[in-house]
Amino acid sequence: MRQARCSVQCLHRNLSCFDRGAELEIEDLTLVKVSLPLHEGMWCRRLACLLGLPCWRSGRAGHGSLGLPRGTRTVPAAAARCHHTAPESLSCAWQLHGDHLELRYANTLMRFDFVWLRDHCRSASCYNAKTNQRSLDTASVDLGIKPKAVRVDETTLFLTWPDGHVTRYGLEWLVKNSYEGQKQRVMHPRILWNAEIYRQAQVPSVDCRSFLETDEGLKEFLQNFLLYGIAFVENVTPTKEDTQILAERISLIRETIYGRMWYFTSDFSRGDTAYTKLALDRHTDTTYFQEPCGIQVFHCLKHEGTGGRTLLVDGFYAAEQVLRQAPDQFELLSKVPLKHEYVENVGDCHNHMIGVGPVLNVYPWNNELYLIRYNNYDRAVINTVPYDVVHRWYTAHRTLTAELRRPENELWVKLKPGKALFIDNWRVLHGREAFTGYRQLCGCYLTRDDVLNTARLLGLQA
Ligand SMILES: C[N+](C)(C)CCCC[C@H](N)C(=O)O
Ligand SMILES: O=C(O)CCC(=O)C(=O)O
Ligand SMILES: [Fe+2]
Repeated sequence: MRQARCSVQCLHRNLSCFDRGAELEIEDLTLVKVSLPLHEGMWCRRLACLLGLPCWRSGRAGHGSLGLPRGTRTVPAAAARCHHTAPESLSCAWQLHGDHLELRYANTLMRFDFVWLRDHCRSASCYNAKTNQRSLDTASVDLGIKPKAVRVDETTLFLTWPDGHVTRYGLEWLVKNSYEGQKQRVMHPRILWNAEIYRQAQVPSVDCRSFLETDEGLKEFLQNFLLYGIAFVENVTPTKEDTQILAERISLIRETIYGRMWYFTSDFSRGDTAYTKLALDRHTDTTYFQEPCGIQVFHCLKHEGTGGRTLLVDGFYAAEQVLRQAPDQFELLSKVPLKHEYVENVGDCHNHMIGVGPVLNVYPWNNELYLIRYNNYDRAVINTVPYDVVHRWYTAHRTLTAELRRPENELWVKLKPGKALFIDNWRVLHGREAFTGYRQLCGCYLTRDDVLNTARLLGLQA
């Protein structure tokens, strides 16, 4: 029998869904090697659950520990219950029930609806492998369909349908594509941070030339961006045109009411506080769009004066703290729909935008947080829930705000000409200190799908 080792790399802290096994990599079967760097508290507890190890409570309530010292430890694989494929579990067992097929493979118990099994058939007549599109008309499938015969060999499940059509599924494909397989995976591996974690990570800025001219440079940048929700490019020529070239290297620019590429100074040319010298508390932008802009690019072209530092806060880190302290409040923030609104009547600019959605947006199948809408300036009248829910919502909002405002969660940076900042506007909040003097920023918004597309084409999980 082959041997396997799970090597679990915990970069800094918990990733919100890291504990669901996404990062486990099996090398051989005898050892589970666990590297435990800083911040092992709650992370250990999750890891312990994942690996099926005992978890000893340490002095402080709510904190678990594997009982291992810092550093690398080795534990027997017998204790491990990774859901990932391990050779000894590669045998496949199945059972046909009245309305579904149960399949156990690679330590995963999967249940498949018969219509689903017919609908996802990858045979040439049902699926066009050239275009990766379904040809089968799903509406033509009998909703009471049931396979006539089922057979499994080492790698494949064979189903024969009443009309004689045969469907084949690779067992690995089923694990990857089943609900049970999905809910244990994360869409986006990420490292949640506070100022200390981010600083300690010493995430490098990527040089402009390497970003523009090499795949490695671009990939390094995107990996940083996906993990932390912020990333910097340095040595950029401080012009709007050069900033646009950067943006277009990774994405289509998302044109909005502010234009495609924008410049802004404190001239109140638009009816928004951003166009003043005032401080701006942490927030995400365009909460008043049905789909808030995915990414924001900032490049400070000029500042002759004082103040004006940029504030960055990882909204997912703060939300994770709310989830730990008060899961019911987290849930409320993820359920109560809210409106955000942009009403502008300045000069020739007349706009009225409304976006509806909860503060915390989670995928329903794995509870992964994917979007935070947080902008107290632009939040509209709450008229979507009754008074008692409103009160509980304000309490939950206060808890989240307290986390977002913890000084240790604040990363302050002074944007300078030459250094462009990309912010994941679905995750990281930004703000700014009041300033004096002439300050000019340029930038744009990017379409999230296109940034993720570029990342996937470079082989990153996005
Ligand atoms: C970035 N740029 C200056 C173009 C627009 C600023 C938009 C400000 C708005 N209150 C919001 O948060 O969405
Ligand atoms: O002036 C700044 O640094 C940022 C202002 C802001 O929040 C924005 O433009 O979205
Ligand atoms: Fe903003």
